[in-house]
Amino acid sequence: MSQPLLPPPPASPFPSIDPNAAVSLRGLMKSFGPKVAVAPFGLDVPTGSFYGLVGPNGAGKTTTLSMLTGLLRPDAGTAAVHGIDVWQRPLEAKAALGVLADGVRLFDRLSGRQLVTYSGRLRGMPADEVAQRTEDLLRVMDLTDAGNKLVVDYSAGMHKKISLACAMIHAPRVLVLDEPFEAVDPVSAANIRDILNDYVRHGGTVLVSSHVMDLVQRMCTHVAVIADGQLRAAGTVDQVRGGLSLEERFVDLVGGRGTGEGLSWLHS
Ligand SMILES: Nc1ncnc2c1ncn2[C@@H]1O[C@H](COP(=O)(O)OP(=O)(O)OP(=O)(O)O)[C@@H](O)[C@H]1O
Repeated sequence: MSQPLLPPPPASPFPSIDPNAAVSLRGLMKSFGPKVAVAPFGLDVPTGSFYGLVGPNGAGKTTTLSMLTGLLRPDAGTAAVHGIDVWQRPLEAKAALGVLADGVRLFDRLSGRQLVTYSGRLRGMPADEVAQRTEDLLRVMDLTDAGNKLVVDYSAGMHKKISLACAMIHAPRVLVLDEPFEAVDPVSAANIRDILNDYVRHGGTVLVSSHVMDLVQRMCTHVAVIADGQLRAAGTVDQVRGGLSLEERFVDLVGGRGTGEGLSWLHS
């Protein structure tokens, strides 16, 4: 007589990391005092995807990306890049990552050219290769003429673009970009989009946070929506938007539209 089948073990909400995913998050969480900034969730970013992370102000996007990139230690959970645990094998994981962080200060007493060069040399690249790539990056970011200007004197958009150049100089396998288009002019934004699309076409993976739904809908293959530190939806852009525009779906998922009662005192 055959043995009765045991019932399957309860499915863990956070199975082990997916080594084939470019980014695998498992149960990553962070609180600041009583405030749960990011509640535990799991997410896999497929290799070769252009993945958008969207959510309202204070949703937990920057906190999530900071834990993924080794800038902020999680209270619990795991983040892996191409199967490499970011917190257990940080050097290997960071070699695979290019990061544009939000609100992190640059060495802004360097010129733009020096800063990009410094980023490349810090990654252990040979000087001649760094020099060549620095000029290429300055050109596509439309910063060649400003290359010798100190970063402290850059505008917000120039600041963003030089940070992006620093994130790309070592040709990482995964780019994690927090609000890369914020304050960037439309021509530069279109150039950056072309570069990122090309990068993805050649096997790179981009994980990008943005508030601009239209941009995410046009640019990304996948999207995750977070609100109040919780994952509300994730999948391909078409799956998540389910026939609506991404903006309509986003409002459905996160709520928070005003009641229609305005600031009557503002009307003269
Ligand atoms: N260092 C900190 N100390 C205390 N609270 C923090 C800290 N960093 C973030 N928070 C809180 O955690 C929550 C998530 O913040 P986070 O910056 O991750 O949001 P976000 O989605 O990136 O927002 P935005 O779109 O406005 O940039 C917010 O409530 C924020 O106030």
